[in-house]
Amino acid sequence: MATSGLLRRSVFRGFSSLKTWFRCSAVQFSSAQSGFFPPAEGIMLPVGAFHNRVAFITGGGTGLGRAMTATLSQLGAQCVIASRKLDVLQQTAEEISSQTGNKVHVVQCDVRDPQAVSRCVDQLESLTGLPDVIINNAAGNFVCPSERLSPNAWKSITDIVLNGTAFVTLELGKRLIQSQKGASFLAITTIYAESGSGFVAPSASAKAGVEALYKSLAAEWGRYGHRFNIIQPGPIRTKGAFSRLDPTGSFEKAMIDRIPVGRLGKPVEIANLAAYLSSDFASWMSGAIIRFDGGEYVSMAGEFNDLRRVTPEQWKVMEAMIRSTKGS
Ligand SMILES: CCC/C=C/C=C/C(=O)SCCNC(=O)CCNC(=O)[C@H](O)C(C)(C)COP(=O)(O)OP(=O)(O)OC[C@H]1O[C@@H](n2cnc3c(N)ncnc32)[C@H](O)[C@@H]1OP(=O)(O)O
Ligand SMILES: NC(=O)C1=CN([C@@H]2O[C@H](COP(=O)(O)OP(=O)(O)OC[C@H]3O[C@@H](n4cnc5c(N)ncnc54)[C@H](OP(=O)(O)O)[C@@H]3O)[C@@H](O)[C@H]2O)C=CC1
Repeated sequence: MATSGLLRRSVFRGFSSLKTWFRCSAVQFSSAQSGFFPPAEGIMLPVGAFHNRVAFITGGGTGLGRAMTATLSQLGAQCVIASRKLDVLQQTAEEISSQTGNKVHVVQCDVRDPQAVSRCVDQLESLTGLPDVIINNAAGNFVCPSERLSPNAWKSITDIVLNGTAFVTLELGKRLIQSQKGASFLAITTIYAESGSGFVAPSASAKAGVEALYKSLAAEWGRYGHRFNIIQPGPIRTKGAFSRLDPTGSFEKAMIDRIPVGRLGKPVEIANLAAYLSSDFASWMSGAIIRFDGGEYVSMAGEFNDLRRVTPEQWKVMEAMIRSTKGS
C-alpha cells in the first residue's frame, strides 16, 4: 500500500512536470544531429555515364534544375535547358559549359503554351536530336490562404505544373514514339503531392496530377521504351522556392526541426538521385516515386512521433504509470 502510494505520488509529480515539459518544448530535432548525415557533395555516377546522351531539363536555369543540369553535363550529357527567362538560361549554360567542357544549349519556352512547347521541341530536335533524358522540373508556387486565391492564381500554378508537364511529356513522347526511340522521363513533384497541404492547394493539386500522369504513362508507354519516375523532394534551399514559400525566413527553423536528418537537402543530392534515375543503372526502375526529404514526411505523419521529446527520466515515470494499470 505504502509503496503504491509512493509510486502514485512520484508518478503524479513526474506526470505534471511532463505536461509542463511538453508545453514548453518546441524543438524535436537538434540541427546538431545533421552531423550524422553530412551531404556528400561529389558526383555519384561514373564519369561518362551520360556520354553521347542528350538531356532536356525544364527550369534548368535555376535552383534544382540548374544542379541537375550541372551534374548531367559533368557526366558527359549534352544538355538543353528551357524556361521563360532567356538571359538566366544563357548565363547558366555558359557557366556550366565552361566548367564541364560539354555544350549546354538553351531554348526559351513557356511550358503553359502548347504551341510554344511544340516550337521548343522543334528547336531541340534541330540542336541535338530527340533527347534520351527528359526532366520535368519547371514549376510555379507561392504560399497563400486558399480563400485569397483568384481563379487566375489557381490557373497560373496549374498551367505551369500540371499542364506544362503534360504538354512537354506528350509532345516529346509522341515524337519519340514516332522515331522509335526510348527515353527516361523524370518529374519533380514534392512530398505534399501525397498528403495535400494547406496554403499551397494549387501546387499540391497540380503535383498530385503530375504523379497520376507519370504513373499512368509508366504503365502505358513501357512498350515504346519509355520509363517514368518521380522524385518528391522535401525542403532544399533555392531562391525560387524559399522566396515564395518562406518570404520572411521564419519557417526554416521549424522545417529543420521536424526533419530527422536535422538539415535541409542540398541541390547536389537531388541532382545525384535524378542522374541515377535517368541513367542506364536504373533501367529496371519505372513508375517509382522516390520521397527525398531527410525523413520529414514520416516525421510529420506518425501519431506518436512527438514522444521523441520524452527524456529517459520521463520514460521511467510513464512506464511505471502504464505498468501500474496491469489488471485494471
Ligand atoms: C518546402 C518543401 C516543399 C516545397 C515545395 C516547393 C514547390 C515549388 O514548386 S517551389 C518553385 C517555386 N518557383 C517558382 O514559383 C518560380 C516561378 N514562379 C513565378 O513565376 C511566379 O511566382 C508565378 C507562379 C506567380 C507565375 O508568375 P506570372 O508572372 O506568370 O504570374 P502573375 O501574373 O504574377 O500571377 C498570376 C496570378 O497569380 C496571382 N498571384 C501571384 N502571386 C500571388 C501571391 N503571392 N498570392 C496570391 N496570388 C498571387 C496574381 O495576382 C495573378 O492572379 P490575378 O491577379 O487574378 O491575375
Ligand atoms: N526547393 C525545394 O525545396 C523544392 C522544390 N521542389 C520542386 O523542385 C523543382 C525546382 O524548384 P526550385 O529549383 O526550388 O525553384 P526555381 O524557382 O528555381 O525553379 C523553377 C523553374 O521553373 C521555371 N519556370 C517557371 N514557370 C515556367 C514556365 N511557365 N515555363 C517554363 N519554365 C518555367 C523557372 O524559370 P523561368 O522563370 O525562367 O521560367 C525556374 O527555372 C520544382 O518542380 C519544384 O516544385 C519540390 C519540393 C521542394
